[in-house]
Amino acid sequence: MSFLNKEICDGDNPDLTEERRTATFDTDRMAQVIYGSEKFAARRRQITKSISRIPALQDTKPLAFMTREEKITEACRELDVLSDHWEQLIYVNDEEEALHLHREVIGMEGHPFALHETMFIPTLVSQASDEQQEKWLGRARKREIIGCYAQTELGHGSNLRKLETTATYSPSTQEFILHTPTITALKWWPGALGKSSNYAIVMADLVIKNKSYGPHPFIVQLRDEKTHQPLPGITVGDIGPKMAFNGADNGFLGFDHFRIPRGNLLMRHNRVEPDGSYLKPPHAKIGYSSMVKVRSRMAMDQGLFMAQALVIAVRYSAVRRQGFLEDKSQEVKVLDYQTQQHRLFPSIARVYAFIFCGLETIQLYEKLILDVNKNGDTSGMADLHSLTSGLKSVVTHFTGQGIEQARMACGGHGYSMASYISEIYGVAVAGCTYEGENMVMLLQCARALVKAVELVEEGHPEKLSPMMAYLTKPSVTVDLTVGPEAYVKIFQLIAKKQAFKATEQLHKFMVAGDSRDVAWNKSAVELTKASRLHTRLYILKTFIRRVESITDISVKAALTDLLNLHLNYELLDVASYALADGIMSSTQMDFIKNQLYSSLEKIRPNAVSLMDSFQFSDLQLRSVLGRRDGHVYQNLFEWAKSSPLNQSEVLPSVTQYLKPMMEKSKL
Ligand SMILES: CCCCCCCCCC/C=C\CCCCCCCC(=O)SCCNC(=O)CCNC(=O)[C@H](O)C(C)(C)COP(=O)(O)OP(=O)(O)OC[C@H]1O[C@@H](n2cnc3c(N)ncnc32)[C@H](O)[C@@H]1OP(=O)(O)O
Ligand SMILES: Cc1cc2nc3c(=O)[nH]c(=O)nc-3n(C[C@H](O)[C@H](O)[C@H](O)COP(=O)(O)OP(=O)(O)OC[C@H]3O[C@@H](n4cnc5c(N)ncnc54)[C@H](O)[C@@H]3O)c2cc1C
Repeated sequence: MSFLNKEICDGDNPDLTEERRTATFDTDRMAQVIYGSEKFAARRRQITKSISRIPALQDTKPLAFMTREEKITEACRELDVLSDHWEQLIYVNDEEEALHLHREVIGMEGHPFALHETMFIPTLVSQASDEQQEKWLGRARKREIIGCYAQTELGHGSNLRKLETTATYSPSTQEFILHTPTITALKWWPGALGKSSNYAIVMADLVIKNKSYGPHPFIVQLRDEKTHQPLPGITVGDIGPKMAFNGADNGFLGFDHFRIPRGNLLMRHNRVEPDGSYLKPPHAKIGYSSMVKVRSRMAMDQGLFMAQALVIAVRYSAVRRQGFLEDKSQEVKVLDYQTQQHRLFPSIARVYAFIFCGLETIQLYEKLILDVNKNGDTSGMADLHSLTSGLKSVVTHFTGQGIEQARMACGGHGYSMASYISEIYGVAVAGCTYEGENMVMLLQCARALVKAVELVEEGHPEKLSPMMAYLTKPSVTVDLTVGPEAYVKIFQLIAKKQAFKATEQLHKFMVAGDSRDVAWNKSAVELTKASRLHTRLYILKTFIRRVESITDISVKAALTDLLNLHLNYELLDVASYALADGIMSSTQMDFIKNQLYSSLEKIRPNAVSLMDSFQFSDLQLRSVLGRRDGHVYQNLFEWAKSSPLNQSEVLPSVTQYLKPMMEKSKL
């Protein structure tokens, strides 16, 4: 079956048009699967269309040619235009629509509202009492104030229990006194803190009567609402340029005995009474919920980052012709090379897999917040914490790898800022660090795994959560030809073996006399391996579940090819564990390799449409190389001509230095 996809093909590069004609599914239908519903996929298209009708939002000067100050100014200009059209463009307070709007118009390099939407408002929703929400949430949603999330300090990010900023309660004035006692206590890194925000959620150690209660969230006004000047007692500024994400003003912040009213401690779950008595929350880590919120989004957001890089690389690979295969009269599209397919298609599969996980974890977080806020039920917190800790680490790692391969797949042009892939890479890999450094978070996931293994060893398998149930599965011989379930069984065995081995190692060191912390550190590499396998198993199972639920036959068939590629690629990638433990034979390995190669061939005709289905506009992609029309050479030449260096034939640097130098050399 062949579809001419709905987008207009006329005028596009004929090689791309040919790819779109031969696709076996409809990209609008695929978009419904990617974005979770027909309604949201349609809304995205509608929003994109509405944006294209606002002249002030069309791309002006390419971001690559802008200074940092120009990028920040441009993002603010766009936000101002958006603000004027907000209610016509999206349903107010619809988070997904707001994110789409920002991604499309402002892109990924950061902007003053990035943390306002993703952490400031969510913290007010999850941590502020009804009364506090009344006071601040409405103002935040109407954008009367701009907020950020200030937690990390110069000296501490991973180890929250050692944050040094203090919030000391003064019963006589019913105030908290915020203070930065040392240079390492300066808040350092928070996005949009430096220059844009006038409010912040500040995580500080709550101190009452000389007793420390650990990090708690406070809402703090940083700047005068009229003049935007920092308030007395506050030192705030920008931390300087970064590897990417330079449209954002990540900042520093210090307090000099800065007083805030008692009512600025967010008090939905804990309270400090006027006399200083403390009511503790129903769960010790409830104050960490905003981090869980962002982590629960990361599989989706990282999947979309990698998708952008792959749209660019796949379209380009269908247009770029170099070398010959059978027909010596015409060079082939580089996408026809097996190595190119092997470089790109497993990442396409991962993009889909990650996004399906993201759809699930975003919903899990929403449910958790309802359970906690409405019913005080915190029982889901531990599972979501361990799941999202593992997932953010695995997904960001593979996303970085996938984007870098996409860059290389574009040859020399991939290295140019015209491809925009380096910026996507720089922004995406920040995710390996923010919201918890990946190793640290893998070790959080390992805590849950070790606990589960210990339950099995102690004879209490009935206490395992559903995600851990595979730890009780007995070893079996598996026939891989029966389909996805066989792959799951092998993966389960591999993950189970590693979880038991790592736990055994931990116990061995403890029995030999090490404390649990020291034994943990001596086993940490093995523990992180167990966490990765556990998480990859979850990703694999989610992918299978999602594909099974699809009703559109042609979409399902295309995704089944992608799923088969994923299953074989993943199993091959962890084969060393399976071979070492005798879980798989070398004959099975050969079978997997052959299946993998044949999946590449099956996916080839659909590659461009699998990526077109993300329906990123050229405005959002910001890539000269990856534009929908595929006229890469003309577009590249125009872009290069617009470089500031090409606005004059002879640069001042030549007149001032090179010419005199050459003249001197002649003497
Ligand atoms: C990103 C979304 C935006 C999308 C927009 C897209 C548009 C694109 C343009 C923008 C692009 C990017 C946007 C950038 C956004 C950047 C945001 C970045 C923001 C930040 O980075 S904020 C700072 C984040 N910081 C961290 O994550 C710190 C990491 N550290 C920790 O979380 C903790 O210290 C810890 C490692 C979890 C340890 O905590 P602690 O020492 O207190 O606890 P223990 O290890 O002793 O464990 C005790 C016990 O508690 C359990 N536990 C820990 N945390 C939780 C939890 N959250 N929930 C439930 N349970 C928890 C732990 O498991 C232990 O249990 P056990 O005893 O084993 O039973
Ligand atoms: C782009 C970007 C945006 C950010 N935005 C914000 C924001 O809005 N608000 C905010 O508060 N913060 C923000 N941050 C800060 C970020 O959350 C922290 O940098 C992150 O949590 C990592 O902490 P760290 O810098 O202390 O790393 P470190 O912990 O110092 O990591 C250094 C090394 O030590 C290792 N390590 C540390 N502890 C352990 C351990 N227990 N076991 C094993 N290894 C360990 C790590 O694995 C790593 O290899 C942002 C950071 C970036 C890059």
